[in-house]
Amino acid sequence: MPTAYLGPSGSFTEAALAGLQVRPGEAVPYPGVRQALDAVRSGAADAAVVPWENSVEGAVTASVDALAHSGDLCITGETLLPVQFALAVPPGGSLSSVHRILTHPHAHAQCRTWIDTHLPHADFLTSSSTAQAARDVANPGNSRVDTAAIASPNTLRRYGLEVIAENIGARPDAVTRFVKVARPNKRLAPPTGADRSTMVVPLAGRVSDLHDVLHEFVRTSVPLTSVLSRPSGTGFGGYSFLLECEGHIDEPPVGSVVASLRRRNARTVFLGSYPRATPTLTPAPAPNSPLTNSLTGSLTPRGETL
Ligand SMILES: O=C(O)C(=O)Cc1ccccc1
Repeated sequence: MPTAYLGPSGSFTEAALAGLQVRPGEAVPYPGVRQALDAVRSGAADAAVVPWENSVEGAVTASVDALAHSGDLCITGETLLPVQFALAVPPGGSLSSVHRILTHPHAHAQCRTWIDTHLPHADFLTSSSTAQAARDVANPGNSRVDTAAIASPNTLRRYGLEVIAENIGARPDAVTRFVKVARPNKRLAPPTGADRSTMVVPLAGRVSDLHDVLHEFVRTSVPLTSVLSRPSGTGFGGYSFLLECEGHIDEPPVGSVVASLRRRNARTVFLGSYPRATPTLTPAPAPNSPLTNSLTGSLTPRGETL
């Protein structure tokens, strides 16, 4: 069964597949995060790999929102990928000819300082991924020398574009975390001793609510690794908190936190326990080449609505 990923080929998400033990022959590109997740929901794919969080720009909210509220999918693994950005134009273009930039919003945000300095008047057009931006700028049908794409330098060259600026991201050490998502499975992969757990807790807006939730982690000494609030979309004041912590639900401290959060609010969603990825210093490789960053184990945790 294939694994869906945010494509097209050449995306950073494709480069992250090897770190999640997905072989190139098993991977199928989808035009968006939602489409990749829907492929898992419908059974067209066994799993999906989507960008989740970046060390410079924070959460990829499109992925978080598409996953957090449904409760019908779970996270089974994660990997970290160093990302570097370059700017490229169709052959014949130059920096002075660029008036429009296409890329993914997360790539744009990480290159904002460089863009403000070198192309302060360029318009930004959103692409569904960095590789889609490269493909659109290279497409002979709409290729204009006044339009540039931001993606990995290898991807830009692979699509036939001329790289005119490299390392344009704000941080050379930027890292993106990607997650692998699957349908819930009754058998949860056992704890490895270095796991992460992800859950979503709806809060009604009382001042004490967030305090009480955070107190659960203090009470059990479970280290929180991230806290993200997202509006529930039902008027002001309603929020869901995406909480990530160290540990595994089958270990007493995390199991006890999740059980208490569930008692507090039955709509708490447990999204999975899976091995934590360890950072490496290897830059993003060329598309389709083997990666060196890795994650142990092949996993089938259950995701359950608590
Ligand atoms: O995978 C891609 O190519 C994306 O566009 C998502 C993304 C954007 C920026 C950093 C990492 C992943």
